[in-house]
Amino acid sequence: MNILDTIVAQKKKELQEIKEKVSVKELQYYRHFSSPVTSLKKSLAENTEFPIIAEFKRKSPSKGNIHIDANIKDVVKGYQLAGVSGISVLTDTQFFGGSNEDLSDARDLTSVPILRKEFIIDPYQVYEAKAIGAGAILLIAAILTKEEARDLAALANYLGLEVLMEIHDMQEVEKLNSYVDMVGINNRNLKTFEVNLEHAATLASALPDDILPIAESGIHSARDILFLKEAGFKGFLIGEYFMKHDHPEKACMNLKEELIKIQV
Ligand SMILES: O=P(O)(O)OC[C@@H](O)[C@@H](O)c1c[nH]c2ccccc12
Repeated sequence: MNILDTIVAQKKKELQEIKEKVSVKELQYYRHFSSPVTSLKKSLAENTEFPIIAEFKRKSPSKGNIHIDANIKDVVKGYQLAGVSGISVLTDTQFFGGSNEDLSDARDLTSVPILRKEFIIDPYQVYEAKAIGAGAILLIAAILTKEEARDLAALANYLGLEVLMEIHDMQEVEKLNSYVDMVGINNRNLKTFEVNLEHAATLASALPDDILPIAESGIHSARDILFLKEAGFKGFLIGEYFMKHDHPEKACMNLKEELIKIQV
């Protein structure tokens, strides 16, 4: 079993338990369920200066502990101040050290669009995303069939959530569907953890024109961003590079300054 299989097996267990505790009907009474969401896609398209989705991630299977005691409120406030287009919050607990409360806390503090970073395999998790305050969800093509991907994306759109579909190779391009708003190319192979920025650059030209392309993972400098921008990417998802600092929000601010400097 690779790590994705292990995570999905764990998700199935968690889903069984949580569905018995909280019904989909109950999720619809959560206070965030009916609060308005701002568009991540629009925010990325309009913010050409810093089209960054900054991630909040305490640990990961590939890196171990990154910033295990990080405080979501401080980091989110700082990311907002740095002018990011979106914030990605890992809600998985066992493998990434996150929680649904992290996302709700973030939502209470900011109106910057929030992406729920989760291994979504069941409609329940889409309702849950809405209930905890997300504006967009991640769908990982590698763990979904074409039909599952379409049904989950359609449900997300119906609930007013945007969809970022993550793909890693050419074959997965065919899992895209008309409900997908943004496509993320993951530079990290989730099965082997290998990271390669050239990977995204090569795939970029094969993407449909009407879906906003985002480069994910392994971005560590303003130069990396420029390289990927030249390859056609319009958004950049950055986690570890920020989170490994004592003050992730400062690292974010510094990257912005560096980016502005090298572009003039
Ligand atoms: O920390 P990095 O290398 O900057 O990567 C961020 C993000 O792309 C990564 O966390 C990620 C991309 N796809 C995922 C799917 C699940 C969990 C995590 C991820």
